Amino acid sequence: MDKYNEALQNYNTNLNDDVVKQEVEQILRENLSKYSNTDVYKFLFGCIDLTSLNTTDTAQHITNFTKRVNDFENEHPEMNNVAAICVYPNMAGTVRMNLEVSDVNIAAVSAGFPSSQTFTEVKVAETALAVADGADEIDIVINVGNFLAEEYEEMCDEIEEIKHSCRDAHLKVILETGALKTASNIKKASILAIYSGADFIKTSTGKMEPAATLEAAYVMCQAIKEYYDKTGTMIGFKPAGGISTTEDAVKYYCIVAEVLGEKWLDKKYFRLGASRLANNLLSSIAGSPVKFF
Ligand SMILES: O=C[C@H](O)COP(=O)(O)O
Repeated sequence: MDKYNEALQNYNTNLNDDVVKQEVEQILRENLSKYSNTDVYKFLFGCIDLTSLNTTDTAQHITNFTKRVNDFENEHPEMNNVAAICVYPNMAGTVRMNLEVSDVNIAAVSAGFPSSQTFTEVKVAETALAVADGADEIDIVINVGNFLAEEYEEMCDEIEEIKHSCRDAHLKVILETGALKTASNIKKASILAIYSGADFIKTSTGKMEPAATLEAAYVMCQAIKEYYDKTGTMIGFKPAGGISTTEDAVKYYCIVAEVLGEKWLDKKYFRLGASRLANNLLSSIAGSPVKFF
């Protein structure tokens, strides 16, 4: 048996989707109200990977996008900035050239994002180029086809190769949970991604429906927790895709807080990947509509 199948044997991957749904409902029912406040909204804003992943993106657009992040510090000195700017890999250099604030990272999607359907050599080279251009973080998608065909070794070996080309950049591995469909699959893919070298596991690309769900988040957080209990290593969690309202963001916070606990409530271990959330959080904080980005 290869090391990945061996790792799977050590985790409970036999999950019931209805039970997961009920457990999520219970967590939200019992805890959500205590997290719906301005302190949490501010924290969540500081965990955003502010995303621009459009077919129409240009260097000029990404330059302007980056300048707004620079401006944020001057205009809102009372708040933490977003955690990172997330762009296509060919735009990492543009962000690097224009970013003037030190505590905002550059994240690049890579490795044939969002389908992951290209040659491993291309994935490795794309990642190395993005890192050379200044990416601090790399977001890749698992080979979903390999996963669903139970070709775990192929899927995991490829992630390990890509991890190697990240050098010091952090690797976020996207499961594309909407394509995996069941809680059992999501748990298995989480464990496999973690054992292949993921620093973070991320729900979705934002390029397919369904995108992030609270059930997927719950299962992924359980996988992270079980891995931590066995090894003492903290893996980060990034829900992403379709998260646009303050209410949604707080629900993900609630799942992380209740399943993983306070240690994960830090941008080092918790991110929200979002292209439309930032202004809505700022509006909730201000108590009136804000359009900053
Ligand atoms: O990685 C981040 C996602 O692509 C963002 O998805 P979204 O545009 O639905 O917020």
